[in-house]
Amino acid sequence: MDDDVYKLNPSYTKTCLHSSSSQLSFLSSRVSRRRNCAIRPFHRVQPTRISCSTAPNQVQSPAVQTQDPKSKSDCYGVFCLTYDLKAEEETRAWKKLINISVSGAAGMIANHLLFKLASGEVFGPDQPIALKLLGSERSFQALEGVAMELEDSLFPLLREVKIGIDPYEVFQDAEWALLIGAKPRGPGMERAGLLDINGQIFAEQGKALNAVSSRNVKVIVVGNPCNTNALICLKNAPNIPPKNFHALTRLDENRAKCQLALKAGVFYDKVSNVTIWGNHSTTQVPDFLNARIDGLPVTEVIKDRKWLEDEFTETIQKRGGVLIKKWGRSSAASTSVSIVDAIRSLITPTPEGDWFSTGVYTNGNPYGISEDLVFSMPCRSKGDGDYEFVKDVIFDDYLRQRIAKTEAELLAEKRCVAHLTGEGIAFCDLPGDTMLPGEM
Ligand SMILES: NC(=O)c1ccc[n+]([C@@H]2O[C@H](COP(=O)([O-])OP(=O)(O)OC[C@H]3O[C@@H](n4cnc5c(N)ncnc54)[C@H](O)[C@@H]3O)[C@@H](O)[C@H]2O)c1
Repeated sequence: MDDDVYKLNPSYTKTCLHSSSSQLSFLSSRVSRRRNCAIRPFHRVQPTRISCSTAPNQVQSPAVQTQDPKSKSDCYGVFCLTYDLKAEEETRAWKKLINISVSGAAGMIANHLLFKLASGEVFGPDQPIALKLLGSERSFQALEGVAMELEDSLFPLLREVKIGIDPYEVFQDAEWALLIGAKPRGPGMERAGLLDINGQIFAEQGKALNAVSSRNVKVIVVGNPCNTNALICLKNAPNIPPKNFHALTRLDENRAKCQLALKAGVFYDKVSNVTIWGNHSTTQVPDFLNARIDGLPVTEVIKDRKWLEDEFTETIQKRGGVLIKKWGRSSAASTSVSIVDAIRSLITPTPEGDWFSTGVYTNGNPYGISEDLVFSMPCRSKGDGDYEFVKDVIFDDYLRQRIAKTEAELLAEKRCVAHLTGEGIAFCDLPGDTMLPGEM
């Protein structure tokens, strides 16, 4: 049998669906580790809720009710039921179910993202998925609300939903971990305080990924400050290749493409090769030197260098803050779109000659950027989930100076979280203007 494709065969029998099973995952190797439970015929199964724990044939009470937060990571509601194959599906080839864990799943960004994932927009119309949703103790009720909305959406590709507040349970076998949940900076909180409070979340989640996720899990850190959170996470997950960790800077890239298109008077599909260098903060560097419009260098199309250096750069750096002022909340829909873009950039081959930006581990980078940071850089992918650095980029003094500034900021952030990366005692000497794009 093909490794990636499982052909459902009606002659199989299946175990009941308690924890994370579906007919698809039943066929995967994970099933052998599941608890004993009643054997059911494989197809035409009546949707009866079966418990697999101590009393195999007991019918459980309805699942759509507030769960005891102590047993937080069981399958949710309708997703605990057997999936009843239709006749035409029995011989159909399906891809193997993939496990996607999402933290901050009751938050605003996730509220857009989860429905894109479940619809097939991200991984394709023939890719069944399992969603494992991590919330905080406070957001658990809201998390149940999210799961109820997923139930009510009747997505054919969504085969499992689990909700929970323990990352060791929710990250089990994760092949993608989308780490969105983080605490916002409270009134009067220093940036060092934010780094510490969120860093602790990402240290714990790194440990959990290290313990229970797939060894090849791809991690995209969205929660801010996302570069340093990603660094903390990877340092706490020594069994997972550091290369697998990303900090989301794709929203900044998308914003830069839009502003360049606007200035040049072209639609944004004409803009390519845009790099965001460095930190997802107001020191980030949207690179107009290497960017192209309709295949031409941006500097040949937009001849106003002062606009590029000052207005364009600052617009991208502060776009998040301006949006908060207008909206009264931070960008959620466009962030979720950019997470989709970031995933799709890793699972589809990068178009010839183009590249994308992502915050990744700097070791081995060809640009002379300090090692051991998570820094946004230009990358290409063959579509296998991996990426490589782009080699043919050019630098001038302006770009070098700007990159040095954002690099200095990330080095300072790293010193400030040394207690969370296993590198000794933290020392915070953060530069003054290190606001996140979403902060005012
Ligand atoms: N990288 C980017 O481009 C980018 C863009 C926009 C927002 N962000 C960041 O994304 C994060 C989330 O934004 P949002 O608008 O969805 O916020 P939100 O406040 O709507 O949602 C965050 C959710 O995370 C939960 N949470 C808190 N701590 C958690 C933990 N330890 N484990 C699991 N869940 C936890 C909260 O209960 C809340 O439900 C913020 O840090 C924001 O600054 C990043």
